[in-house]
Amino acid sequence: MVVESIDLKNFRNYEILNINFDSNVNIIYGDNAQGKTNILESLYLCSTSKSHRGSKDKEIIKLGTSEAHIKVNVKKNGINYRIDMHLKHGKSKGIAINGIPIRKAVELFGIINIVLFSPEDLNIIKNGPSERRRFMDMELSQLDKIYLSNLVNYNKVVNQRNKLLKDISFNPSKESLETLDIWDIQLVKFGKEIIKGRVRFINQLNEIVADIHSKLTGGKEKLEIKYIPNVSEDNFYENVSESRDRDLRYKVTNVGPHKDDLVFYINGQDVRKFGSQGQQRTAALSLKLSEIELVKIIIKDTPILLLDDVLSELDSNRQNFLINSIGDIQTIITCTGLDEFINSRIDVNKIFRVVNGQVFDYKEED
Ligand SMILES: Nc1ncnc2c1ncn2[C@@H]1O[C@H](COP(=O)(O)OP(=O)(O)OP(=O)(O)O)[C@@H](O)[C@H]1O
Repeated sequence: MVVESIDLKNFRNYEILNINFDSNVNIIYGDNAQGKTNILESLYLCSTSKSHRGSKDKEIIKLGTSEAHIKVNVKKNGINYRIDMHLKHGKSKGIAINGIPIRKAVELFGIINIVLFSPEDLNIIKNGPSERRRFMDMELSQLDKIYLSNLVNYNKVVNQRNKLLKDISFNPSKESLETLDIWDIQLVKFGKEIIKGRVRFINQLNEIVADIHSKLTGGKEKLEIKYIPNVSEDNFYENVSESRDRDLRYKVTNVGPHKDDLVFYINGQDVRKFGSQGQQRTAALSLKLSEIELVKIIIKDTPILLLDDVLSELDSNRQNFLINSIGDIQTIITCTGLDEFINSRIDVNKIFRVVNGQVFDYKEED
């Protein structure tokens, strides 16, 4: 798939912007803090309704203004889609697909398929389990609408159940405990679907990631991803029942896929605990490259690849591998200098220069 254009109004440091992309390799370059990542963020927002930086709407709207607009035109499997997004202080997002407003932001998922690779992806390997759950959820939600719907319901149930656990601690009653029984059944119902989706996703990723990682490391390393569910599907209900006293004591839900984790093994060793920084970075790269392949298989089109300031972090072998993997995928690369491209390992189709919230087509004399 291809993003043809992005229009921004009062978005971050852009008062007004229209940018038309090439269907192959696009470079957005400029000094720090000029607005490169902001452009990628606007596209990510139209893909998932959320900022990849976890920013709130009020942080995204240009300072001193009250509303922001994004318009994105994409072409997927030969069909044109236009996404309009309207952000306003104190209001939820207004979103329209091809001019038709949608009621819930989740309806947006799956139209624009993006694989974003940024230096923060190292956190998936290095940081705590919530980063890995977020990774699974964001990727799966883009590819599987049923998973997304189960996830939304599951999260609601966990929140409601936690609220009830708190209420019971103030005011224990027979009715409240009966309501808790109902939430337990819902927790297990939606939770089992989450576990199934994650098992399937990690199995699919494993079929792809080992080969990519082996090629990236000249055959020296075998990467394997292991899904560590907090509870098995078969014992889910029993474990929730057994945990009830503990849940009431701590006033939170202790059992369920909201506590799952993943472990990345390189040659049988947990890379989070024993891997070098370089090995962790390579594992993150393998993961992203696998995602591209998985998206291709599932949507029968290519995703849009966003590389946010990552090339300079990779050694030349890994840079070459990444560049060779781009192939026919539309790619938007942000960077602070053009040297690595002028040294010309990569065919660049369009270059944009960003200066303080303004975008210029690159000319040689720049
Ligand atoms: N709501 C906002 N209103 C106005 N300007 C904003 C807003 N949010 C961020 N900015 C500005 O956007 C700029 C940062 O943009 P961005 O994150 O895209 O930088 P970048 O070019 O990718 O930089 P780097 O190379 O450092 O990552 C900063 O100048 C910041 O002050």
